[in-house]
Amino acid sequence: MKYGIVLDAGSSHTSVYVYNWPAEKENDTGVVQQVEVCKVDGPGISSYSKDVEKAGLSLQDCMNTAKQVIPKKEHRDTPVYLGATAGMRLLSLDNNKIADKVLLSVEKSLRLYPFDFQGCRIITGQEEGAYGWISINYMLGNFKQSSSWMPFQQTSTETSGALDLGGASTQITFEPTDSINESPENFMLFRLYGKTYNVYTHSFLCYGKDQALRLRLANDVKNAGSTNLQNPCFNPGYVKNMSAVDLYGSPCTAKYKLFSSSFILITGTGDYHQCQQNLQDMFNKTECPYSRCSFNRIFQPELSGNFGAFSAFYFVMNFLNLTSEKDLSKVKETLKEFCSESWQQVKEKFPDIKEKYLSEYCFSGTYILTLLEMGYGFTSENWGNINFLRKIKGSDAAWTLGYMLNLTNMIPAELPSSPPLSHASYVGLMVLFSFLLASVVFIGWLYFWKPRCLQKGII
Ligand SMILES: O=P(O)(O)OP(=O)(O)OP(=O)(O)OC[C@H]1O[C@@H](n2cnc3c(O)ncnc32)[C@H](O)[C@@H]1O
Repeated sequence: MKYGIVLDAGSSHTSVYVYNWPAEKENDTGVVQQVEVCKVDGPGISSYSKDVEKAGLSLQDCMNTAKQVIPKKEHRDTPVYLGATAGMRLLSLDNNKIADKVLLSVEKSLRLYPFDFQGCRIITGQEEGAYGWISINYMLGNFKQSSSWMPFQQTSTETSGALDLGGASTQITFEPTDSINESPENFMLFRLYGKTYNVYTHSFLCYGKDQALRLRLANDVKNAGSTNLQNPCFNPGYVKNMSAVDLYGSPCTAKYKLFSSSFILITGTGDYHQCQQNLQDMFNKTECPYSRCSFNRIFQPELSGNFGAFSAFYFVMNFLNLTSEKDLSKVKETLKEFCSESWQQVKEKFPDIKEKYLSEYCFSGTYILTLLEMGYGFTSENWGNINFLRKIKGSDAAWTLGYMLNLTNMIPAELPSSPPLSHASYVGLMVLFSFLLASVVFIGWLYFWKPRCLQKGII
């Protein structure tokens, strides 16, 4: 077995994924399996900007877990990759030098392990989208290995789109059916197993669920001209004092800071319709420099095919028991009901759920619906094409697998040159031909030689 480690350094936390695969089948589809995922306790590495040494130290426990999971003799040949996503993208926008220091601290720590360290970097939003798409289609077995010597074998399998909602960014990636490409920066061309894929992808920075909430609240404070907010996206009775540092301490919201007040008081009113109306303002649909757009002047081709929706799309819809609800109006009814429940009731019903998540499910669920409907243009007709999923065949749906497959060259551009026959068919044919040859020789012997002997015997 071969092993690989990928660290997903997200905005809210870091996850360490350990994958393995049989060495001799490296280029086959679907052979890579996730054997371990360890969530690092504490926030994402971007939160250590004031104490950069701690960013590296925070990974210790999970890296030790990886050391235990992977057999010792494989350690030296196991590559380790770290990809940082939107949290670090925001930090580098804010202060590039600090972002570099955080990455250096992480690199220093990772080099202490007996693995083959391959680098730490901030991946682009486009890469995050594209690797998520590769991951889920690889796991679903959609990159069919077809062989040209079998003309009747199906060569094209439809791919699934990928919807990823993080804390700080969100990605949409799919293979459009129409070939309209008005915005080349939104397209990536892949040649995988002998087939070309022209994939549309876009990553919206600040539209992950944590940053979107800050963006909404910062706008609300600005519009209300007050730091005392009545908010329909929180359950009635919910009250929170949010620090201004937390609200405005990101490049997504910094420009909205108006007041010198150090706290913002939020009081929930729990009204799904008002919440949705409020969130709609975040999606600018009025200006579009292309023939069609999602929002904020971003090109998006017509939606096509099925979509796998993972990360926070799954966490939130799973909590609301809506992952298999194909009727959009029922989804809305459930959300409406949940938002109107009093905070006291919600807390009593779900005593084991982290208060931070619980208090935000009304906002998060409504945000997901608004993003999918208003933002990307899903409707009640194609809502059923979205599959909210966490794992596929035992592996987490995440961009990490696609990243590793790409960096280890495990998805060949062309089909591996396979012999036209499998080993078993080859042996079978050899046996058959040997038998035929023996029969011909035997018949020849009977015809040319034995009859004469027999004739002699008769005389
Ligand atoms: O790509 P970026 O934006 O950096 O995102 P991330 O790496 O932080 O994104 P994750 O997929 O780890 O998490 C997505 C969000 O889901 C949140 N989350 C994780 N588990 C959750 C749960 O059980 N219920 C609700 N939210 C959850 C988490 O705090 C993030 O805001």
